[in-house]
Amino acid sequence: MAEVGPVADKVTSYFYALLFMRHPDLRMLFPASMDTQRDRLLRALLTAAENIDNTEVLVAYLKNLGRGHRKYGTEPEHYPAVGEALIGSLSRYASSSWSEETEAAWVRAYTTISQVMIDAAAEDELRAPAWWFGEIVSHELRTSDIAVLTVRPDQPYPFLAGQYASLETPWWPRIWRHYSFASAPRPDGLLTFHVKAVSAGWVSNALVHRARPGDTVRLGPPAGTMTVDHSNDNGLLCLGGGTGIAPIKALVEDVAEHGARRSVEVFYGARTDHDLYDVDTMLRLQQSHPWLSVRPVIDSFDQPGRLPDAVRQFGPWHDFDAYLAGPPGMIRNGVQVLRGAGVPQDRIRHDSLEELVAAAD
Ligand SMILES: NC(=O)C1=CN([C@@H]2O[C@H](COP(=O)(O)OP(=O)(O)OC[C@H]3O[C@@H](n4cnc5c(N)ncnc54)[C@H](O)[C@@H]3O)[C@@H](O)[C@H]2O)C=CC1
Repeated sequence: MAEVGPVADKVTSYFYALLFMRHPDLRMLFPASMDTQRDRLLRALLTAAENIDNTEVLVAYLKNLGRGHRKYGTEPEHYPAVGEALIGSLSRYASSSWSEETEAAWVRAYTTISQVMIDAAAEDELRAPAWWFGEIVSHELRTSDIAVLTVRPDQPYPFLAGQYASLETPWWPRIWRHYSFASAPRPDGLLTFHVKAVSAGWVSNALVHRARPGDTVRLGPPAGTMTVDHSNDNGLLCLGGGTGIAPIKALVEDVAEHGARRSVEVFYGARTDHDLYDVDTMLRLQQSHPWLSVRPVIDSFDQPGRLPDAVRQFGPWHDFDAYLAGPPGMIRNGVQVLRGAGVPQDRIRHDSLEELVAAAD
C-alpha cells in the first residue's frame, strides 16, 4: 500500500478502466459521474488494511460493507471481476515490490475479504430488504441551508439511536450519502434527518433545496456503532458540532426511553447563534429531563472550532462514555481533548472519520 499511496488517483482510475473494459455490464451499477466514487474503493481498502491486525473490527467492517453493497445490486459473481481489476491495477502501480508471492498474498486476502462480504449479504437477505423506499412526509427549512426531513419508510425500518442510513435521491441515481437519524426509533415508524447543503454536495443540495413532501428516496440499511451502552450507568458526554447534533438528540431520546438513571451532558457547537438551528428542541428536552444539561457553544472570531476547548473547562469526565458527532476536524480535536481529560479510548464513540470525510463530498 505504501507504494501505491502517492499514486492513488492513478490506481483507482486504472482499476475502474480495467473493470468496465472487461465487464461493461457492471458500469450500470455505478453512478453516471464517477468523480466522488473513485476514492471510495481506496478508502475501503485502506480501512481494511488499517485493521488487518484487529480481526474483530475488520470482520465487523467487512460484514457491514457486504450488507451495504446489496443496495447497489452487487451479486456474488461480481466479486471475482473486481478482484481481477484490483490486482491488475495494483501490480501495475506497485511494480517494484510486486512478485508472485505478493500476488498470491493479495489473492488470498481478497478471497477472504469477498467471502466475508458475500456471506454477510446472503445472511442479511434472509431478514431484510436490500433497500427501503421512503416517502418524504415533511420538509422544514430551518436556515437557508439546513433542512429537517421526515421520511416514512415503505416497510418497518429497525435501527438504533446513534446510527445512520445511506440515502439516494431520485435526482442523483446511484449516489448514496450517509445521514444520521435525528430521533430514536418512534412508535409511528417515521425517520428524521437533518441535512446541511454543503458546497458541491449534490445529494445534500437536492435534499435541502429541491426535495418536497411526496418525493421518494431510497434508504440503505442502518449502520454505525455510536450507540448507547445500556449495560452500564455511566454518564454520557456528548459533543455535537453543527448538524452533528442530530444523532446526539437521538441518543438523548434513547436514554430517556430507558428511564435514565445517568446524567447526559451535551455540548452543542455552532459557528453563530443563527447556526444553532435545533437549540430550541434541545433546551425543551433539558426542561423535561433533570438529568440532561445542554450547553450551546458559539465560535468566536478569534477562536473558531472552540467546542472541544469548552468541554475541557467542565468535568471531570473520566467516568463518562463520550459521543462525538460533527465535522471530521471537530471529532479529531475532540478525541484529543477527551483523551487528555482521562476518558479511555474504548469509551469514546464516533462514526468512522473516513466515512465522514467521504460524506463531505
Ligand atoms: N454522525 C456524525 O458524526 C455526523 C456528522 N455530521 C457532519 O457534521 C458536519 C456538520 O457541518 P456544519 O454544520 O457545517 O459544521 P460546522 O463546520 O459549522 O462546525 C460546527 C461546529 O463544530 C465545531 N468544529 C468545527 N470544526 C472544528 C475543528 N476543526 N476543531 C474543533 N471544533 C470544530 C465548532 O464548534 C463549529 O462551530 C458535516 O461535516 C457532517 O458530515 C453531521 C451529522 C452527523
